[in-house]
Amino acid sequence: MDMAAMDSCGHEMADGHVSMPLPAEEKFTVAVEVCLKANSTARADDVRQAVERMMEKRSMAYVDGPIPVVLGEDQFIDENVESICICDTDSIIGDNRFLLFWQIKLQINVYQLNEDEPGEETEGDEEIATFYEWQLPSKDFHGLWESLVYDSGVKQRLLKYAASALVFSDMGVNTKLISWNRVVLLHGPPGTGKTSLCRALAQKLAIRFRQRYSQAQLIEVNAHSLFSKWFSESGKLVTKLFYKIHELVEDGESLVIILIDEVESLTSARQAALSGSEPSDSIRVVNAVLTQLDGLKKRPNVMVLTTSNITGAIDIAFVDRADIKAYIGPPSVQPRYEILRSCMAELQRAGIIVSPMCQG
Ligand SMILES: Nc1ncnc2c1ncn2[C@@H]1O[C@H](COP(=O)(O)OP(=O)(O)OP(=O)(O)O)[C@@H](O)[C@H]1O
Repeated sequence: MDMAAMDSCGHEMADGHVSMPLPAEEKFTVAVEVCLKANSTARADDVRQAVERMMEKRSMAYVDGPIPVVLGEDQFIDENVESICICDTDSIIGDNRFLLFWQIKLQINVYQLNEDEPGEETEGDEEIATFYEWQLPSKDFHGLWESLVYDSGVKQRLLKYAASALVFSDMGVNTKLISWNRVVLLHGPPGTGKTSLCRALAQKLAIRFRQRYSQAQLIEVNAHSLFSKWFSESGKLVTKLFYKIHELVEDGESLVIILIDEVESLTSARQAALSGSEPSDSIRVVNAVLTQLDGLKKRPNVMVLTTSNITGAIDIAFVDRADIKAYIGPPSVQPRYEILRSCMAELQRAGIIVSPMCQG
């Protein structure tokens, strides 16, 4: 190792990079997520204090990932805590750096997973579900955020935007001066994880805003169910769906995240309809969706996440309403390697494949 490349505090990483701690005078907020056991009835404040004490005692360098809970170290934690995870430090410190315990301020988020199956609301004689409803944080989305690998910063930027938008609206920032619709549009080719990313983001927001919102729900709209076989009925179905959403949003202590997958089917370009190639019922649907979204804008506890594979087909008025339009493309070489590596690690964990290093 080239010692000349390091100062007295330098550390060499496994890949040979020299990693330097950040200047000592800077304090960074580090998110720590603490998942409670399903049977725990401990108060979040008590858990927060116990975890803080434990982390202070350990005086460690902070990098993303789970912190092992050592049995016998703290009985209260043993009894109540399922897992502890440090999150998103890479967005603070970038590559090849780490945070030391005196440089950080912990933001400990305590949560318990909801184990219920999603509820559903049906419509019409054929009983097609118009939306599915999950109570967040849900066990169905546990670990989803961590499993998604993208080129640097995509997930962090989305999370920062969504969190800022919720804080701005909660603090009553004047929307005439700073206009936020709290609408996100993820677009890109099929299969690049857009739907998964939206669900994972909803779960993250529910965890991060646990202290502000005691409840959180994800409403996943089934766009196709909103098209009626009866001409002119579709616009009414959209209005009916949003009426139910408005009822949920009424409770100011509840965070409501709406996911509309394949949003182009609900907000198809009106230009095409006007040119005669689309029936006019679709114009009613687009108008109804836009009107309802504008109605939700007044509510600080709502966020709308949408995805699309064909951005060109979306009505421009909807695209304008999206504060963030993020392109989610196929992963580059590094994320591809990481995805394959995590798949192999999982197969190894399950005992389906065995590493040659472990064979006799
Ligand atoms: N970058 C990624 N990292 C890890 N897993 C990924 C990634 N992209 C896609 N996947 C996996 O691929 C599968 C398909 O993802 P998903 O359905 O969310 O994609 P999508 O873009 O919404 O697709 P579609 O547009 O066809 O609905 C999921 O199991 C997801 O976990």
